[in-house]
Amino acid sequence: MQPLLEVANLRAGYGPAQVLHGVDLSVSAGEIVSIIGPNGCGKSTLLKSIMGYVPWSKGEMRLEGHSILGRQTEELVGLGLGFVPQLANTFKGMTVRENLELGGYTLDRAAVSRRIEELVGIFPILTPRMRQKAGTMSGGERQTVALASALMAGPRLLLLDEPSAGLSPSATADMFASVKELPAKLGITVLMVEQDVYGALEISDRGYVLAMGQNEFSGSAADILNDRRIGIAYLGMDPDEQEAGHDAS
Ligand SMILES: Nc1ncnc2c1ncn2[C@@H]1O[C@H](COP(=O)(O)OP(=O)(O)OP(=O)(O)O)[C@@H](O)[C@H]1O
Repeated sequence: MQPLLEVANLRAGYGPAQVLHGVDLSVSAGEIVSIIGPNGCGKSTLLKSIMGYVPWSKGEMRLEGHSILGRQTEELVGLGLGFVPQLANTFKGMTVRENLELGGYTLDRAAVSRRIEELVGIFPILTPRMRQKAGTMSGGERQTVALASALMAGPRLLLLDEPSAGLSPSATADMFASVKELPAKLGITVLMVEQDVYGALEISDRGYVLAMGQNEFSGSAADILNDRRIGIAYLGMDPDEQEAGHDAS
């Protein structure tokens, strides 16, 4: 089946500082796919390149088989891409409802109300807070508002840059639980960059490991979690402990 998003041999970066040196990636409709890798390897740059924020120098990017490389961000949003940047900011002086309404500014009033109803089903913490100003909420609650606002426009493919950044462990668990529901409940495909590798892979179908702007490994989430070499290099696995486990078996 044709992937929803396909990235091939993408080279991109910031002027002379090239960050991505030929990255390949594909995401099928209904999947949750995680991108993991060490700090500075280009994970955020990859999402920003897909969203049209970072200049590319070579490669191809296709949405349902149609080239989208070089399209403006607004055009990409129109084609169904949504993006929640790392530590996404909400409009702090506005209430939760106003933030959501702004996210759905292209919708009519009835559609806005319907969409908000759907979203509070997925993010229940928003229900009692509709009239609360975003600026008075905790980081985790604000992150949820940012995510829900991005969903108001009904993207087909949502790009999430570290949705757990700055969140407490319990807020992180809530966030991942909500993200996990997006494909089944709203028909939204998710491509996510995460530092919380285990949390992300637990809700993901597949993952990509990047290293120094290149593909290092890709496979099912289970394959990545079970790969000893990846575990030691990128997931903080203790090589000695692993060896001991093998010896005992
Ligand atoms: N606006 C920018 N201008 C120049 N260089 C940048 C810019 N943004 C990021 N970089 C550089 O690009 C490289 C990759 O950064 P990026 O944010 O994509 O990495 P990352 O894998 O998401 O890292 P982290 O996990 O720490 O968030 C880094 O060396 C970074 O310093």
